[in-house]
Amino acid sequence: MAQYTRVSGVVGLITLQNPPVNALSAVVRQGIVDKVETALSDPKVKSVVICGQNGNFCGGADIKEFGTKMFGPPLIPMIHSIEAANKPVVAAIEGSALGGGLELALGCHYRIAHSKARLGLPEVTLGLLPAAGGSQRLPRLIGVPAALNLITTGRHVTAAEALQLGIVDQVTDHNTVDAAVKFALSVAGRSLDARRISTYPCPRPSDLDALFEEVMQKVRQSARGAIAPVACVQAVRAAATLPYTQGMEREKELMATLFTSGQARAMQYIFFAQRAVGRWRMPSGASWDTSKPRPVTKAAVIGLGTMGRGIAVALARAGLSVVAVETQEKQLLEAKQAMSSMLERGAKRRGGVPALGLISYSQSIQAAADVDLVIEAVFEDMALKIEVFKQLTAVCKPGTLLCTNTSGLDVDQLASETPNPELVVGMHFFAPAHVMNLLEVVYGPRSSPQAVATAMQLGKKMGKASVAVGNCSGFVGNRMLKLYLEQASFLLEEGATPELVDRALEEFGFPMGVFRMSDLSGLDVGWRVRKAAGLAEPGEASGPSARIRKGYRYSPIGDLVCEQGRFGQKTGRGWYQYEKPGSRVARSDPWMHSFLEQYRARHGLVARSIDHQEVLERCLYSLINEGFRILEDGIAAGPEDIDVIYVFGYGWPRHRGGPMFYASMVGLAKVLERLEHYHQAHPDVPNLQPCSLLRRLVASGSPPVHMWREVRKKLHSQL
Ligand SMILES: CC/C=C\C=C\CC(=O)SCCNC(=O)CCNC(=O)[C@H](O)C(C)(C)COP(=O)(O)OP(=O)(O)OC[C@H]1O[C@@H](n2cnc3c(N)ncnc32)[C@H](O)[C@@H]1OP(=O)(O)O
Repeated sequence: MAQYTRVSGVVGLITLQNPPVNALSAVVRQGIVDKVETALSDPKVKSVVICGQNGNFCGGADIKEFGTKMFGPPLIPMIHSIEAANKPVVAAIEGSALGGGLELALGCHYRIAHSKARLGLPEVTLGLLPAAGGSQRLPRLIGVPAALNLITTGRHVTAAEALQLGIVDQVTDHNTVDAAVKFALSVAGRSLDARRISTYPCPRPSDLDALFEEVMQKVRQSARGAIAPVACVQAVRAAATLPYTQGMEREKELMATLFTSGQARAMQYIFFAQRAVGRWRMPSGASWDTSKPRPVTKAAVIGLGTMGRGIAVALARAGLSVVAVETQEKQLLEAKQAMSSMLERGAKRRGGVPALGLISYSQSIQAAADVDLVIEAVFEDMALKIEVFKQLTAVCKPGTLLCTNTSGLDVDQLASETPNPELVVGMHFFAPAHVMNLLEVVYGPRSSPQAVATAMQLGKKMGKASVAVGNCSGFVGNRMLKLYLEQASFLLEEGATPELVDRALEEFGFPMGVFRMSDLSGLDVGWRVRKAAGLAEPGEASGPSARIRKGYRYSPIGDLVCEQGRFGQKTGRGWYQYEKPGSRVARSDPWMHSFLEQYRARHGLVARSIDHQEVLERCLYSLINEGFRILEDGIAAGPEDIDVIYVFGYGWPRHRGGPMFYASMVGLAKVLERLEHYHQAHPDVPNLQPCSLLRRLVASGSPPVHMWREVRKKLHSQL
């Protein structure tokens, strides 16, 4: 709703009230329409201020209403009537003015913002465009290039940047509503002819066609198949080339296409999934709302390899005091230099001061004596980690949380080696840890809810999508990835090339296909794990048993490539070739093609033609099938957890909503049928056998994603 009062006798003050972000629900829109009418018809009122309750202007249209029947007054005429008013209307912007919230403010005649306010048109991140006039007013106000940047990226700007761009008229450090009322008093009675943005001509850069061509090309490239960014460019082009009314028509047309698209549904699902994962629940019943996190002001990171450095930088950026421990002197010096430049580069990019003073460096684990939480990031070796945890237990103050950044070792085994296993959780960061926005918080059967709550809160403080998951080999992300990688190798055996597989996955929307990605991460990492698991065997054995391990199909291709010293980008050779070690541009490698031919010949394999559809179905459906197994096992509490992990950590295209949501869009029956088909064709690949939860869901009529937890519960109660 919206509240109305009169202040200073002559200013009508309209306050949006819809906690927590004052989203423009039907009731709020109706409230605005009514209160604007009241203010305009009151002869005593000379000007109007619109603000939001609780220091928050407006988070935009109510996303929960999308996809439901529309009630209440529509946004566009509501904003038009404000702009057409014959009394000045001032927006008092505190907190955020986003999407429809900023569009409402652009319909006002003046905008005053608090210095801490954030403004933006993030519709593109929800698969939409600013369709309440935002795509037509913003370019008229700030020019085409700046508007294109804001609308196609959806980025939020600070009040200072908004002032510089000309989006707001004034910025205040004081009470924004008071400042807006004062301003409203000062402009009462002034002509509004020059204040209605829809009447402005859109400034047209001389090289308009070239500009749009260049932007469109860039947007298409980075959109990876998402349609909203392209529609945003088309809408801004309409603003630049058409009169306002026709531009609004074009905006409406483009929005109609987006609004009903599967992509918008997927992206809105991810918006809510990202928030839902914060409401975690452990199988014991402990949950976010009953578990209080401990305060963490000082943390230690043990081991300053690539991961440890990134983690320490992420902690310092979040404002924590960090003790960075590395026992090797040379490594410590290198780390110090690298971390300082990471902090400096970050501060330069984001503005602000690098948090160099928050990090202290030491060669001794004793330095962790007074910290609240430790994250160990030493080499992936259980014996070494156990030793580090032993030393930490002796050194740290009682109650210090001990977290491990292992990506594959058993968190529970590590916990069992400490006297207080309840204080141990996994904090699985993704490389580079100061850049990647995902954290898997891994709890074992003995981890206390408080330890989980603390790690989850710390992840959020570092700006990471943090997902609580159970302990199993590979946790959620890597457990699923294993099957995706496995299928990719099998496809090479059967006739595909790395280029073909990667092209199919990149056209689907991944930033990099599986082989380019592996070259980037380093092929030796997986090889070491396979050797430790007794899978990778040296030498080029031939015959049927060379491709079988523990009774099942196994592809040694990756091991053989590593045996050639081809570890990916870092060695200049991997699945592709690179100009020199460390170069990033992957080029087709004739060596690889003849290696694959020889490999097939040695194993009596006949190459067949493989199309993109088969690549996608085998790689993605096997990964999805494992996702269902993870749900069945209770390692992830719901499909949202898996989808957030994949979108934020594994480059799954956001406009496809994550693997589990994607499965629901494809149709569970189809996924099941294709898995059955491939399992029949490859009976020696047990992972292609559809799991029982998937079968059960199909038998229950393929309910939508939000109902899967119920089906799982029923399945469990019957087991
Ligand atoms: C013809 C025209 C038709 C349509 C036009 C559409 C234009 C639009 O306006 S689309 C919406 C654009 N707005 C956004 O994208 C903003 C989304 N929200 C945010 O970015 C953030 O929530 C925030 C406003 C910056 C606040 O962040 P924070 O303080 O971290 O809180 P959160 O945890 O994110 O959110 C709290 C709570 O509010 C819910 N919520 C947030 N925004 C909306 C919204 N626009 N509609 C509905 N609900 C919203 C969010 O889901 C959280 O709910 P929980 O139940 O607590 O999870």
